[in-house]
Order: sequence, then structure tokens, then C-alpha cells
Amino acid sequence: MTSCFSFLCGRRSNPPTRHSSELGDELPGVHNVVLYSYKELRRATNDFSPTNKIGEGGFGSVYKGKIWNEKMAAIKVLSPGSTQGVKEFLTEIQVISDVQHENLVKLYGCCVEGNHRILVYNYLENSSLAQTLIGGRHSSIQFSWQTRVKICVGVAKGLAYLHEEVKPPVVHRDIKASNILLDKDLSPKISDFGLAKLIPVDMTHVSTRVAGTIGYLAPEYAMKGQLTCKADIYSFGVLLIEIVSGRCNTNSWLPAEEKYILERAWQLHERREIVSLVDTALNGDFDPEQACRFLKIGLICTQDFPKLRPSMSTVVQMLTREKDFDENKITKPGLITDLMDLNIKSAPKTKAQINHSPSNFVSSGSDNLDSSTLSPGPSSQATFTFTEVYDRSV
Ligand SMILES: Nc1ncnc2c1ncn2[C@@H]1O[C@H](COP(=O)(O)OP(=O)(O)OP(=O)(O)O)[C@@H](O)[C@H]1O
Repeated sequence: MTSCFSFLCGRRSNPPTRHSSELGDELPGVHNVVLYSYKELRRATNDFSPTNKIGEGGFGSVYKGKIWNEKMAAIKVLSPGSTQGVKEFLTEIQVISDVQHENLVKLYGCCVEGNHRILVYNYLENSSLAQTLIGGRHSSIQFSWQTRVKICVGVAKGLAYLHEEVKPPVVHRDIKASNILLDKDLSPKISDFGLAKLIPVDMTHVSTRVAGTIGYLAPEYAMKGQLTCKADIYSFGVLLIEIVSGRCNTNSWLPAEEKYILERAWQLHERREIVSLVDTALNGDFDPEQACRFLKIGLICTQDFPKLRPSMSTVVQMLTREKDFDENKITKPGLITDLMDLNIKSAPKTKAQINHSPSNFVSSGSDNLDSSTLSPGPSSQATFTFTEVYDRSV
């Protein structure tokens, strides 16, 4: 047994079969991860039956299944042959095996056997925000104003924990609606840590190749590969406006001036009509002062200049009214259209290129990314990775 994992002994009355693993050599010092056998997970999912399939992402398929003590789990199977996926698999384990917070998804363990790479999480009954509130898919869940407030504050608290309590700080890099899962009480859990980066405490930023999801990408990160916690804060700002408005950040079917949610929010803010962005599905049943406040905090989080974006703990205080802000100081946010103009008009070709090969382009299920122009279509909410650009990953 060469594994460096420390297993969770004593917590289980009848733990799953444990296997020695090459993963231990790849991730020395990883704690608190249970190793499941492939046989056990096959049994749990009825041989990965399509009827137990609950989702599909860039990583591979996700199945529902009962693990050793009748506990329901979400079982994420990495597609065979995905090099990028293996990297994300390892990052995911490294990052979330060590952190615990009520607004972060819980990793129960993993399976590493032969070519099989599988992650096992706690199962969240109400799927993701992308499949329910945002994205226009059919869902019977009613998102009242109070539920939306709970979701926004919960996600903000989860991020504040990652940025300010975990050492070294963790930048998630892919905050978006499909990575916010909801439990049976509609409490939010941030998921998908495959792109996360640990920021050394003595560094102001790390330079890295760009990965994430168009529509949520902070301009300085998309253009220069400069990654700080402020990139997550930008993505959170976009998500916050999506939750209040009940719509996706980009919708090509809408008239030009309404296509991009951030642009729309800024126009309406300037006209002092931002309240009209609040989801009409609420039928007016919301606190207008609080809703406008949330939308303005979304604009503050997405300011073009990263220093103007508050820290996540400040965002939590702003959302919960513990801290005020001066709305006259809100300037134009970093807009996706400006970013696209820059990419198309001025970036050297090698810098603007996105490589489509499966090893470095991560896209979600049926989602389609028009990467030649960086033009976001109605369903361009898939995670992607630019290559050859800022290839100085830390
Ligand atoms: N712990 C979980 N509990 C319940 N459902 C889950 C869980 N994890 C994932 N899912 C479901 O599986 C879907 C796919 O998840 P996955 O994280 O693989 O991809 P994604 O975030 O949708 O896309 P991408 O890979 O582009 O980021 C989710 O949208 C969700 O519906």
C-alpha cells in the first residue's frame, strides 16, 4: 500500500473496500478522502444505468446512487481519455478534501482503479441553478424572493470562506449557475473545484492560462491571465444579477440592448430603472429596495477595475445590510462586449485562439461555444480552457 491518503477511520461502521492507489503518489499529503472500489460504485448506480444518470458536464457523466450506508450520492465519472479531466480530477480532490463549509459541496471520496477516475459527492436533491431558476428549462421549483436572498448570501459566504479563511486562499475560477447546486431546502452549495487555484499568500496574483465560462470571466483575467480572488468576485456579480433577474447572462434571442445582462443592468442603473430587471416571475412579490440593492452590488462586483470590487466578506456584509455603499461611486462594469471587441480587433491571433482539441477544451454536454469569434450564443455556458496563451500555470 503506497497511498498517502489518510482514511476516515472510525466514522464508518462498515467502510467500503479500500484499494492501494497510484493517486497517492500524485497527490501526496491529501487527507480525508475515502477510496471507493469500482465494483461498489457500479453496484450503487446499477452498472451506471442511464436511468440513474442525472447530468453531463465537461468532466463526464454524473449518476445518482446509494453508497455503503444507503446514503444517496452523486457519482461523477470522468470520460475516458480526457487529459484535462485527469488534471481537474486531481485538483478537485486536492482542493475540497481539505475544506468544509455549509455552502460548499461535500466530497465523500473517489475511485481510482485502472483507467477509472470517479468522484463521489453528497447528492443534492434540487439540481443546479442553471437547470432550475436560470436557463429557462422546465422546473417546478418556485424561487421566492426570500429563497433568492438565501441563495445569494449562501454563495457569497461560501466564496468568502474560500478566499479569506482557507490558507492558502482558493480561487474557484468557474463560479456560474451550473456550479451552484441546491439541497432539499434550496440552500446553495458551490461545486466543481476542478479549475480551482491556490494563491500563495505572498503573491498579489498568479499568471495562469485562462479557463472558465464566457459571460462570467473578469476582463483582466480573460485578457491578461492575471488571476486573483477578484476574478471570482466578478463572476459572483454576474451570478447575483442572474438570480435576481431569473435570466441567463447572455440571451441572443433578445433585442440587442437586452442581450447581455451586465450591459442591461448598467443601462437601467444609469436611467434609475434598475428595478425593471427583477424577475417578472415573482409577480411583484419582492422587496424592491433589497432587490435594487442586490443588483447594484452585482454592478459593484463586476467593476472593470479589480480594485474597485469589494472582498467577498464585504459583499456578504453589503448583502445583509451590515455595510452600506455609495451608489454614486458605481462606474461602468467590465462588459463582455468590450472584451469581445478587444479579442477580435486587437489580440494577436495566437492569443485569441481557443484550441478545440478534447484534451484542452472543456465543454459541457450539448452546449456549444462559438469560440472563433468568442461570441456567446444562448447556450454558451460551458467551461472552457484557453491554451498556449498564458501557459504559466502555478
Ligand atoms: N452533487 C450533486 N448532486 C446532484 N446533482 C449533481 C451533483 N453534481 C453534479 N450534478 C448534476 O450533474 C450536472 C453536471 O455537473 P458537472 O459538474 O459535471 O458539469 P457542469 O458544471 O454542468 O458543466 P461544466 O463541466 O461545463 O462546468 C449538474 O448540472 C447537476 O445537475
